[in-house]
Parts: sequence; C-alpha cells; structure tokens
Amino acid sequence: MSSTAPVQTGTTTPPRTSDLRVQSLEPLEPPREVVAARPLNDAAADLVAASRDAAAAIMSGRDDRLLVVVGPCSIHDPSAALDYAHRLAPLRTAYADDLEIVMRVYFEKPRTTVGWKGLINDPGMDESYDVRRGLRLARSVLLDVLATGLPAGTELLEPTSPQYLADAVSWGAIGARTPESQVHRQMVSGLSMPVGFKNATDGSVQAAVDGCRAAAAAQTFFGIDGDGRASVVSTSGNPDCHVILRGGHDGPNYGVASRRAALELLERAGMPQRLVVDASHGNSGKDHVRQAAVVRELAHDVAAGDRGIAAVMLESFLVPGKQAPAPAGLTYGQSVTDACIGWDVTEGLLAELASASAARRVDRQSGA
Ligand SMILES: O=C[C@H](O)[C@H](O)COP(=O)(O)O
Ligand SMILES: C=C(OP(=O)(O)O)C(=O)O
Repeated sequence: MSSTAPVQTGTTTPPRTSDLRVQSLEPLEPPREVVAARPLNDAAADLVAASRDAAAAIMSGRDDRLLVVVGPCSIHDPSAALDYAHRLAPLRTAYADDLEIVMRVYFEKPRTTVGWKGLINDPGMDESYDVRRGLRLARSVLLDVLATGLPAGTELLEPTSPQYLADAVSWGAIGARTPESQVHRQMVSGLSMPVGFKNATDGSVQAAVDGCRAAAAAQTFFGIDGDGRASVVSTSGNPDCHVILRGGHDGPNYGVASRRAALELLERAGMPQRLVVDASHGNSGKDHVRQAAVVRELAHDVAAGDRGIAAVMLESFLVPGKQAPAPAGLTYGQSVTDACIGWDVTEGLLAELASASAARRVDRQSGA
C-alpha cells in the first residue's frame, strides 16, 4: 500500500493495485442497531402503513383525493423541521377529505456536480462527514415527524440507507439524476412503499416510465442485510411506482400538453394514467415565487376536472427563499438547498389545492 493510501481493508488484493484513492474506510453500525435504538412504535407503524396504502390508492385512481408532498427541499436543522411539522400536521387533519398530505423529509441530496449532500452525509455542514451521527439524526427526525401525525416522504439515493430508515417512510422518490440507474431501479423493486420516478434532467419522461417498469419486476442484486453484511438481495418487485414531472433542461413540463404526452407514455406502458407534478425544480426554474404560481395553475386544472394530476409536490419551509449551507449563523427555518415557498404562502396554497380536489370530486360525481 502506498503512503498516500493508508487503508486497512482486510482484503488480500495486492496493495499496489487496490484502494489507491481511498483515504479511509470506517465501518457503520449495522442497520439493526440503529433501528433498535429508535424503533417504530405501534402508532407510527399504523400511520406509515395507512399512508402508504392511501398514496398507492391515489396514484392508481382508487382514491380520488390529491396526494400532496410538501416540505423543505432538505432537512438541515431538526428543530426547524419539527417546528414545520407541527404547523403542517393540523392541516393534514383539516384537509383529510380532499388531500393526503405527506411531509417532504429529505436527507440525501443529489448534486449536479458537488455541494452539501444532506443531513446524513454531513450533519454539521462543516465537511466533518459524521455519517454515523447523520443516520441516527435522520431516523430521529423521521420518528419525531411521525409523532406529530404526519407521514414522511423522502428521496432514496444511497442504495444501502433504506435499511436504516425505510420502515418510517411512506412515500419515496427517485430523483431526476437517477431514474435510469439500474442500482436505483433494483432498490425500488424491494421497497415497501409507493415510489415516484422523476423525469430525467434532460426532460426524458420515458426514463421514468422505464424506471417504473424495471422496479415493478423481480430483481436480484447486491445489497446489505440488517446486520450490514454484503448480501445477494432478491425482490418481488414494486407494483406501486409512478412518474413525477419536474421539468428539465428545455423548460417546464407541468402544462397540459406535457401532461398529455406523459399520460400517453403511461398508457402505452400499461400503467395507470396518473401523475405527480413537482411544482419546483425544472418546473419553476428553482424560483419559489414561480413555484407558487405553478401550484395555482395546477390547482386550477384540478378544479376544472383534470384527473391526470394525482399528486402535487412543493418545496416549502418556514421562511421563503434559500441561503448557503454553513455550520453556524443561518437564518432559522430557511432552506440551505433549493429556494422554498414560505409558510404563510404554503398555507394558502394547501387551501387552494383542497378546494380544487373537492371541486374535482363534485365534477366527477355530477357525471362530467
Ligand atoms: O433539490 C435539490 C437540488 O435541485 C438538487 O440537489 C441539485 O442541486 P444542485 O444543482 O445545486 O447541485
Ligand atoms: C433533488 C430533487 O429534485 P430533482 O431530482 O428533481 O432535481 C428534490 O426533489 O429534492
């Protein structure tokens, strides 16, 4: 082993050719230990199971409510996340006839090149990369959010992290940088919750449709078990996958023509013609003011009877906008990744989405 790569891997690989660019390997606690430290209680498990069923029913068209995935772009401050959850939880109850509200509780951020990769990877936001602390913290945040009565949705990025967290997650997303990734499609095939695949950053919706089809199939691949041992994982396939429109490099795809084109791809693939529409990212140009306008346009179309919009995703936090990640001196309740809609505007948008969902039901019941 060269002096620039002081790694003890325990392998018998000739040292001149292995780990030349690895600086350290630090074993993680096995998932079983992290889960046992903060297990789901019965109430939380009931909430997770019921909200997974509700999300799956909405996405397949068996439930005519609107699924709304709303919350910060990323969690960086557990107190602010919980503060947000305490404000959102009463609205989940108030709008339960018309909306299935799930909080965005995102811990793993995919980056276009480099940047802060989220609470699990670097909880201190100081490049100390205390992943052990990050994993435990993420699990605590999930359980604390569930305790408010809110189910949680998250992006699944690291293929091994579901073993630590997925029992507490009601809805999952595969981000725009990974819908074509075989590793992610395989992982989703074994997940217990409904999962949305985003269209690719270049705008390809077919990548997401193909992702859903691959994840619906039984798969065999490399993974870890509850003891953290490298394992061959065999899955039965996830039938509850759907497409998320998030816009792309060529512009937004939330409008009626783009939605119709996406629904045609779903029809051709034999999938339910139901979409999640993300009001943020490529659909808003990451401008939170524009994002609110997109939500209003979607609410208008839902109220007019559009049945292809099954779910809306929005990025919202206590304070509007965004700031750069830093270990100290941050504005409380403001995003450190993409710009978010502030709480006051969020409340109004949720009311609009609830009215739109109710109006769509009336429209349907009147035989329109
Ligand atoms: O949702 C968050 C961001 O859009 C995503 O992580 C990419 O961010 P970046 O382009 O700033 O890296
Ligand atoms: C990273 C995200 O979005 P996208 O994959 O669409 O860029 C996100 O929703 O946090």
